Amino acid sequence: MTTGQMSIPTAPERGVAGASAVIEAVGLTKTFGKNHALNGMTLEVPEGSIFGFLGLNGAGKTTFLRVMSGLSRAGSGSLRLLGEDATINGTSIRHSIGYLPDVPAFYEWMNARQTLHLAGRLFGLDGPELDAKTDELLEFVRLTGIDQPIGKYSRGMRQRLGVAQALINSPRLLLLDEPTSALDPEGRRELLEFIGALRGKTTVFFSTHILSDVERICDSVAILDKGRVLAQSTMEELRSRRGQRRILIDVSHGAEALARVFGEQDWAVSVQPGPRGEIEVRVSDEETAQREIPRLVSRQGTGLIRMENAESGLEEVFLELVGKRNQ
Ligand SMILES: Nc1ncnc2c1ncn2[C@@H]1O[C@H](COP(=O)(O)OP(=O)(O)OP(=O)(O)O)[C@@H](O)[C@H]1O
Repeated sequence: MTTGQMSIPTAPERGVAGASAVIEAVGLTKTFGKNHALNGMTLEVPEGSIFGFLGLNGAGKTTFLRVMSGLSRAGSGSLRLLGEDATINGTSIRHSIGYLPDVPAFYEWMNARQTLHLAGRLFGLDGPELDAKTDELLEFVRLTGIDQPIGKYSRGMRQRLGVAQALINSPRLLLLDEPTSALDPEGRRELLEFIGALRGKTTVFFSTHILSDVERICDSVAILDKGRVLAQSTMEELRSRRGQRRILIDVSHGAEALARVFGEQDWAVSVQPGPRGEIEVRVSDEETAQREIPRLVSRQGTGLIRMENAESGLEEVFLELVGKRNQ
């Protein structure tokens, strides 16, 4: 093991065991002038998952969702959606995809029912079939019986209607662009509940910069930074990583050399020396590490100033991966 090594497998290493992939992007690029919005992005999303696409503002999330929805074209690389080449069979594939843009636009004077009817007709639905689908979706997002025009809706109601509209064609893959970011905590909780209720019915791919949303409902997550996927992992893998303990150590001097010694120990998963003599060690066996660390510090002839335990969450993993730690 090397100092500062990450243990989350990256997308190309990982593959998807047991489930077919509904999104397979390889080396995808998209540039705006000199700006590489997608910079060789590679990602594989297993069917049936609720997949969180996590990235800071400007990471390239909307660009990727627009490319998948057919609103924008990638410069190079390949994109397969639902097992088919999206550049060749784009139109037919997109009949099986639902998409909610980051700022959904509606005819403000229409009500929810009229909006869903209009959307349904665009997918060839009509008559009793369309009525039944509309009723089902209004019920699902709790907008049944609300006849006021959309112009009078709260943000939460608009997002719920947006989700319903994106589901009108019973998509196999639902793409949601930052569906919760403009909502208050209650609206967010409610919308996440609807998204969570789709588990097992359709694959949901949603972008967000809100870590707790991902922790709350996702099965898998990819972390995007500057148009590249830095890491992809199931939440199970992340949780087991969170189960790993971090030990924070401050020493009087010689932190670099000590970090190398820690890095050679069996119980050290990763070692991260900081600029001010602090060392963060992620450990697999906390008891042994706690016993061994003071011994190794003293063997190096260094003074131990502080040694404390901390638990690592998705936030640490995320910050570590996008290199924001200590900024
Ligand atoms: N139409 C465009 N013209 C020029 N630059 C663009 C355009 N669309 C996106 N970009 C740039 O591409 C990069 C990625 O933008 P994108 O909107 O995909 O990021 P994002 O992760 O969705 O961010 P946010 O969370 O702020 O929506 C940014 O630097 C953005 O300024």
